[in-house]
Amino acid sequence: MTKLCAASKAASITPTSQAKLAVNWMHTARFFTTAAQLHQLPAVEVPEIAFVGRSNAGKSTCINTLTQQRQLAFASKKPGRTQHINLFALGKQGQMDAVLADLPGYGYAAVSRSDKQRWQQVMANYLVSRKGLTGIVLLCDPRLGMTELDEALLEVVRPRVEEGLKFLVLLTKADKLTRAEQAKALSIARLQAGGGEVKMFSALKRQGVDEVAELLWQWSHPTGAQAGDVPVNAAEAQAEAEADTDSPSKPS
Ligand SMILES: Nc1nc2c(ncn2[C@@H]2O[C@H](COP(=O)(O)OP(=O)(O)OP(=O)(O)O)[C@@H](O)[C@H]2O)c(=O)[nH]1
Ligand SMILES: [Mg+2]
Repeated sequence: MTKLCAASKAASITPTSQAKLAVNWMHTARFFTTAAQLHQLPAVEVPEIAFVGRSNAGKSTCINTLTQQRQLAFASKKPGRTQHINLFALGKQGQMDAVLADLPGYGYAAVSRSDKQRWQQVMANYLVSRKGLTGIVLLCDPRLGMTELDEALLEVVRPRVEEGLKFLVLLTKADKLTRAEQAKALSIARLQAGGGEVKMFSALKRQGVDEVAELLWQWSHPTGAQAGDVPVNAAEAQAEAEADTDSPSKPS
């Protein structure tokens, strides 16, 4: 197909909302690296967003839902499934413009005291000193509410939040609550989060997916989207690929 044809095909695609752009951006996620200790993590030059919360809160499932990938992060009925810090890269192929970090959960009763302490130390070090950390998503099961451990985490990150670190509390498994229960859980968590942003989320019902994707996109692109950064749909991706094929730098 000629460049002209590809361009006219792309031009016929209507402009899409930032939410769509963000959802497609999320879909570019792929495994980047894993580490048991903070010092084993590579330094990254792009914004990093960490998913934290109690064991079984739904962190790994949330990452899989946001990225529309069934098994990118390991999710399990059994608490304590995630035991390493797992990083996932976002951005067009060959480029990385942000990283998602899936962290092991805390508060899992069956873990030995020494393992708990070791992990709390790794976690605190990560939250306090990880360079490039741009945002934190704290996931809570609203049936348990924000627990002492969640509040301890809030305390650890408060100084960084005051310096501009983004922070979102996500109440997961919303499908388990009625509308009235959701409204109540939201208002309680908003009080506990001290004015921080709080949203409901359900992986099962895909509730909150677009909203969260858009927020994470904004956190990672504070100066706004670059037009054409991420193809917004399959047709556009196709048009772009065809235009690339015609580019003079590529062999014909
Ligand atoms: N009903 C419902 N179940 C969910 C939802 N999100 C997660 N779950 C379930 O909750 C359980 C725990 O999910 P994970 O994503 O593994 O939780 P995690 O926070 O990563 O847990 P750790 O890795 O142990 O820290 C699994 O059985 C999931 O299927 C949701 O939105 N709705
Ligand atoms: Mg997990």
